[in-house]
Formats: sequence, structure tokens, C-alpha cells
Amino acid sequence: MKMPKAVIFDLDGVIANTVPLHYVATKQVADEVGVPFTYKMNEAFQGRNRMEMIRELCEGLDKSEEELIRLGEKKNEYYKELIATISEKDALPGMIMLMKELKEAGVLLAIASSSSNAESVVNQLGVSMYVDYLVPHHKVTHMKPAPDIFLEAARFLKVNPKECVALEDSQAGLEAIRAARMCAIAVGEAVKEEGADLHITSTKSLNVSSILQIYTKFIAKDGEIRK
Ligand SMILES: O=P(O)(O)OC[C@H]1O[C@@H](O)[C@H](O)[C@@H](O)[C@@H]1O
Ligand SMILES: [Mg+2]
Repeated sequence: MKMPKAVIFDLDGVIANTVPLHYVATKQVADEVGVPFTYKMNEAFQGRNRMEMIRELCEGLDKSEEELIRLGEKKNEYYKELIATISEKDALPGMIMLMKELKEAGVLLAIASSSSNAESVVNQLGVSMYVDYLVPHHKVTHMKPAPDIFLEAARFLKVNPKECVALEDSQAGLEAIRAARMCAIAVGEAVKEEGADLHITSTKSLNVSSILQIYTKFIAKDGEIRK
């Protein structure tokens, strides 16, 4: 069995139960401009840049660039109000324990989130002491599904992408992990199984030994490909 050198986590929907909060904040903006916004649409937008989402939502509404930016800022203000009250009880099941146990096992941990609010969320959940590197979102030009954010985490931690396991709940995020050629764990119903080395419906079923197992399999597969 082989342990990865690093585990790179997406934040929203993987560590933090914040996907419903993104929904509430975006729904408020969508209602104000009179466009439909469903929970399914919110899931499909996960992992993607906020302005990209606002642009798609307002397609055909003839909004100026300034208005679109203002709507993006509004969504963020609503979201910030919501995350101001979260705490460790808003972590997804088992994730704080998993981070603690991985650290104790000597694994490096990074957060690769598209959110400009990632640091606040990590602090509110009380997990910052486990995080070796939170990729600052402005460090990355091409957002998910581009691999850049995951590759930046590996570069900073001085590990090879093949020595990393990465976790994502969004389709864009899973594509980013695959493009970075890391071992991919897909979390939840919103992400398709294809392309993931492991798909789990709930974070409850994750622990150090499941990570060890899936990474060992990933490494073995890589050896087979090269033979
Ligand atoms: O608007 P923020 O907090 O900067 O976040 C940007 C994106 O961050 C991602 O983590 C979320 O999954 C997306 O829903 C969100 O649009
Ligand atoms: Mg996510």
C-alpha cells in the first residue's frame, strides 16, 4: 500500500457544506433580475467562476458590463452574510477528522477552491491548522475545468501531480483533476462517475484507509500503462 504525498481538496461541497449557501445567494440575485434559478443549475455551476455564472444567468437580458459586475458583487455580499455564521458543524461529515488524520500520517494538504471566500470559510470551519497551502484564487489565470489550480498546489508543495490525490464535487473540478493527471475522488450526486478513480455519494465513507487503497490502485494502473 502506498500513501499519496499530498491530498488536494476542493472546498465548497467537499469540506464545507456551502453549496446550499451559494444557491440561496445566487437565487436572491436571480429573483431580483427575474430569471429562473434551480438547485440543479446551482450544482452545474459549482466549481466555476462567479462572473461566468452571472453572465450565463443574464444571457439575453441586455445587461451592461457594469450591471453584470454589480450583480456579481451583490451575489458575493449575500454569500458573505451567509458564511459569516458558519462553524465546524457546517463541515461535511467526517472531513475534519480526515484532514486531521492525514496530517498525522505526514500527508501534505492543500485547498484548491475557485472561491474568493475560501480563506474565510476555512477559518470559520476551524481547519486552517491542517492546511499547508490554500491556493490564492488570483494566482490562477485559467479556472476549473483547466488543471491550473491543482497544478499550482502541487508546484507549491513540491510534489509531482502523480503523487497527489484530489477531491471534487463538481464536474468542472473533476475535469480539472483529470487534466492535472492526479488521482481523482468524485464526491456526491452532482458529479458523474466517469473519469473518477473513486466515486462516493457521501463524504461519510471517506477515511485514510480508503485514500490509501485508491491511491495504491491508481499507482498500479499507471505502471500498467507504462509497461
Ligand atoms: O463567488 P466566490 O465565493 O468567489 O466563488 C466562486 C465559485 O467558487 C466555487 O467554489 C463554487 O463551487 C462556485 O459555486 C462559486 O461560483
Ligand atoms: Mg466544489
